[in-house]
Amino acid sequence: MSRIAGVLNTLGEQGRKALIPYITAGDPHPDQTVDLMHTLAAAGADIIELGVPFSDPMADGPVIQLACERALKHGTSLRQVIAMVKAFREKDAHTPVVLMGYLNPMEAMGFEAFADAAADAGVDGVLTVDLPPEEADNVAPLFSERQMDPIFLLAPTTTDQRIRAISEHSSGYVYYVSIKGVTGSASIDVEEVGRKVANVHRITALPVGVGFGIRDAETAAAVGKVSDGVIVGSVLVDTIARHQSDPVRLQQALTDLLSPMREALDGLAS
Ligand SMILES: O=P(O)(O)OC[C@@H](O)[C@@H](O)c1c[nH]c2ccccc12
Repeated sequence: MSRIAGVLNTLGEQGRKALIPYITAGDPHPDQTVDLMHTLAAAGADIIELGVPFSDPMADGPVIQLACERALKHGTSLRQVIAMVKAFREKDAHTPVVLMGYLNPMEAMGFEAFADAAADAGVDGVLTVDLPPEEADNVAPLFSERQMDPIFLLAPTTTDQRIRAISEHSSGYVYYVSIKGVTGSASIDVEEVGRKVANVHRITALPVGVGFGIRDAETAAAVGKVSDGVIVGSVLVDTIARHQSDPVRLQQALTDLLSPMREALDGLAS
């Protein structure tokens, strides 16, 4: 069983929901990413989604676009991101790490070389934003063969047939995108998300994580109630931007955001 499946299984047995924070690797500076990952884990992250910075992040709103710019300004490369995971693993053998990225940098490195290096570093899952499931046949097995879970996005507009096809290429969990739009968008319709996730649950036995538009503990709990976990990105990345000159305050600010989410999610279990 993969580290991701192990964590999600245990949570499931406990009736608990996964908290999956996202940060962009190399933001605000490559030297800080490993520490920030440890901060996220200490604040209650079950899985960490680590973004590979990219110059043209089509699915991202302004907050994460700027994070990519900050990371790229300091020269953060895919190889460096993989090295960050390796460094993180030296002190944390438990918390799964999902690399989130656009295809271009992986393709430039070579999918096979990327898969080798990522697996060697201790990456547990790979979320390829712009890999159409039709083309997943060529790429997803490279990850699966190395015990990394291929993770794909389901949108509100994804048809049942496509949900089925995508799920067949997936392991670990599937990522339901709560809204039509980019990361960091405003309010989500929790009732609608609940209906959609219930439908996904009918089609696949995989856990369903929900992301996009979750900014506070109340929303995290409401979405957690109708899913298996929540992914939280822009509100954290925004906090990183605001405290980029003060690493100590930054760690505290991230903890202050995540801890109430952890508590609210765990409050659902009792
Ligand atoms: O930022 P939000 O609205 O909290 O959503 C999570 C999201 O940031 C993270 O999962 C993510 C960052 N970039 C992405 C690109 C596509 C899909 C997902 C992502």
